[in-house]
Amino acid sequence: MRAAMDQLSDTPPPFKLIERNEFSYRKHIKQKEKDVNVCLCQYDVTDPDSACGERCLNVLTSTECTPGYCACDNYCKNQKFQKCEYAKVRVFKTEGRGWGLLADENIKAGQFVIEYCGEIISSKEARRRSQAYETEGLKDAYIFNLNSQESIDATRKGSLARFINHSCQPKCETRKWNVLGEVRVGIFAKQDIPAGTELSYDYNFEWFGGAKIRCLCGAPCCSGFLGAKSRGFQEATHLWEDDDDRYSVENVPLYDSEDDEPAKKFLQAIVPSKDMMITAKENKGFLRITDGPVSAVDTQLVPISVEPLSSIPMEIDEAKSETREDDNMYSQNAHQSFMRKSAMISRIRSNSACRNYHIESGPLSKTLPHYSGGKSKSHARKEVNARLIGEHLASAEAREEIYAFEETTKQAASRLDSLYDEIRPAIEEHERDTQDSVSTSFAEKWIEASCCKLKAEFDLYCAIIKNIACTPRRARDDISPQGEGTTDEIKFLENGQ
Ligand SMILES: C[S@@+](CC[C@H](N)C(=O)[O-])C[C@H]1O[C@@H](n2cnc3c(N)ncnc32)[C@H](O)[C@@H]1O
Repeated sequence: MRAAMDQLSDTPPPFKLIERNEFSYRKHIKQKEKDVNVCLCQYDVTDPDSACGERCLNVLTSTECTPGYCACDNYCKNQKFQKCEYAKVRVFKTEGRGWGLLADENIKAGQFVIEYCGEIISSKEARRRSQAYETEGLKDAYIFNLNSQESIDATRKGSLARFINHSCQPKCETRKWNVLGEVRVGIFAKQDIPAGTELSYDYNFEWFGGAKIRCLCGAPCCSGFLGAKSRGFQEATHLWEDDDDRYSVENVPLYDSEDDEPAKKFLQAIVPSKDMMITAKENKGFLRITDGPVSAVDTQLVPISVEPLSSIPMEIDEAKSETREDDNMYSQNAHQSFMRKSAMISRIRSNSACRNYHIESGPLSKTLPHYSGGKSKSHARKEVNARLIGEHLASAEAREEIYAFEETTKQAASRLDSLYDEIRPAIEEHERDTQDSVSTSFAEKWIEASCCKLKAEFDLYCAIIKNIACTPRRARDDISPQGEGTTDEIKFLENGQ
């Protein structure tokens, strides 16, 4: 029924387009001078990044510079929320998932795409409204949990970010920024996004949905429901069921294996029909607001134009672990550990004040490499067998050096593991309870231990490379039997490369 009705309508249900959060139950915070964070950037004409680029202290702490308090003045690049520096996007019609949002230009990894704007309401009011909307029969939910006390409701008033659908394998992620004393939510690209691609983020931690909704994102790793890990989901007690695929149990496809994944079906479903496209020029004021719950219209109105869309690139995970013969010389547990820790750091990053520290290198990076051919590969983290390499070196001193660094690396890894065990209860509690209860001190400990591990690994690899380059090999007969094998390390040593 819902799907059929969606097909008949060529504009989304009315809402008021806003580019600033609206505060109905409390006043907007007025930033006091003592609370202004002043960065140390000085604009240097030869280095555009000097004006509050990635190295800016405020950027590093997810805080926008306050106009009048930044030495870079008009050159300051760290006022993206305040200046609404959005990427070009447009609304389009999906089949089965209502309306969605497309990139209307190429978007770079890390780029600010758009702010999730709406009405700032208390959590209590969010619960009340969520039930009221459901009673009204509104099935699309637009309430975003800002923290344990407040939510953003984009149901009646919101930015175009309200059209971004959920995906379990999303192109974007949400980040909270401190802007002039208020917390604001931005949608940021997790990877390069070509024009024409549907934008998506993972609703899991911010979802305030009412009924349980079947997820139709089509990702191989799909969790089955929208926001399955969120508080709203835990509280939801029912599945909406009618003729809409999303709410109907019978229509939910079941997959026995990864081969049954709905990639092809999803591709068909996602491509909107020719006459269902809406173009939003410059991502501003694209919709006519009709008589609805909110009557005042203060947005710029532009005509809705209809455009054909030949194809929408979409993300299909073709990642299959590439198993090579020589893979067994590396630790196979490392991949699991990598995924577990990546999820961990991802949560800390997205839910605590420290979420935007850029810990991207090494085993903790949650971003899989992106290849120009558009395919992401699933990479098992490979650990070098230092002991085996040491066995092949003639110098006892070289061997000892490598073994010492290997020991330090093990200790750093074990410290990180025990920290993980220490943090896990807090995370589990956090998932059941509020969105922002992971303390900064936990996050800091985690970051520190991660850095120690990275440094230990770096030192170990340096020692290995140095000793391989400068130390003669041992005669084959001197090498203990367990040191023998056909691993890459041995080939590497034998070829003297
Ligand atoms: C914030 S709105 C997104 C825009 C919405 N599609 C629309 O038409 O306005 C969230 C709603 O979109 C739908 N939705 C988003 N992602 C979905 C998905 N992966 N599978 C099924 N429905 C989805 C659900 O109805 C959800 O309540």
